[in-house]
Amino acid sequence: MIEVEHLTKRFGATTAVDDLSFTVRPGTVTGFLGPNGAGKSTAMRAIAGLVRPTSGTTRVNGRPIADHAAPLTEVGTLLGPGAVHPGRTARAHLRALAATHGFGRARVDEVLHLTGMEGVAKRRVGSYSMGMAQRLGLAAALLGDPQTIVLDEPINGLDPDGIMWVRHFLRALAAEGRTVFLSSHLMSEMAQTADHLIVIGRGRLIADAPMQQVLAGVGATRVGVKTPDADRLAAALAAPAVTVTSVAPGELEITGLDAATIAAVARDRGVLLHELATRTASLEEAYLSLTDAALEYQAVPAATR
Ligand SMILES: Nc1ncnc2c1ncn2[C@@H]1O[C@H](COP(=O)(O)OP(=O)(O)OP(=O)(O)O)[C@@H](O)[C@H]1O
Repeated sequence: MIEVEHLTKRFGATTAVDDLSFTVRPGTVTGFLGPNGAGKSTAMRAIAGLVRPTSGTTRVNGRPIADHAAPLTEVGTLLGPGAVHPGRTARAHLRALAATHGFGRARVDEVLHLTGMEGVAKRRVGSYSMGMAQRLGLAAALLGDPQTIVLDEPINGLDPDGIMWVRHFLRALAAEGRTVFLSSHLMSEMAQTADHLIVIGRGRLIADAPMQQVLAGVGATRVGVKTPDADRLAAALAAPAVTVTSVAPGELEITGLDAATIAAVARDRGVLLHELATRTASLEEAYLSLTDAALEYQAVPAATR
């Protein structure tokens, strides 16, 4: 469990996080979404105890991180590329980390197994691909068998296989009852990974809701219709709470009515339908309509998406 209450962090004149409050619950994967510079990393670093809040508090598993006797057994973090000696092997790196924090060697082998790294554990970290380096970061985050996991952009730079692996891995950790909190710019990925979303913009909370609710809340669901009788159907559907837009000849997009109602009206009027499809908004659309931050989002360099 992660609790953030009225967290504010200023760096000189820059307010990175602005009176932010939210709770991340166990047993779910919670996505942390926001454009570059929105304050995600700063908030995550505050949760991990690496950034001192200007005001407000953060708690992990019920207490400020500094009050935990063994923080690594409470929260595992992946906050940007860790400082790993490139000449060391993954196993040596993890053993050093384990020794510093009083974890046994057996746990190192366990996390190497969990992250599918046994085959490369004896290779020098400097030769690792991005995907392997991310797995090593996850292995390090899991060393203390923490109940709570905080990951900043864990899928950045991964290939599709790597992304899928991380997605399944995080979902499995949540299924074990752990609290999993990850940030990402990759919204379509987030839509497939997270159960719950926390969206911030310019350091402030914009949305805190289940993924389904975020998606459903974006403009009403639209229904696309293809029919040779578009004008007649449009006239028959007209009502105060209904919008019918002609998107192409013979093609309508309707909000305010569900597909079953439209089909019934069409049947009653003898209108032939060639296609009837319900279209839910994508997370990108949801995000843009939530943040009203199209410009901010477009300003994100393609390479980091
Ligand atoms: N150590 C720091 N010193 C000064 N300003 C900082 C520092 N860390 C972050 N900032 C500023 O705080 C704001 C929020 O940055 P932060 O990295 O938390 O955002 P983010 O949402 O994680 O963005 P990104 O996805 O680009 O990492 C930005 O304007 C950033 O420039």
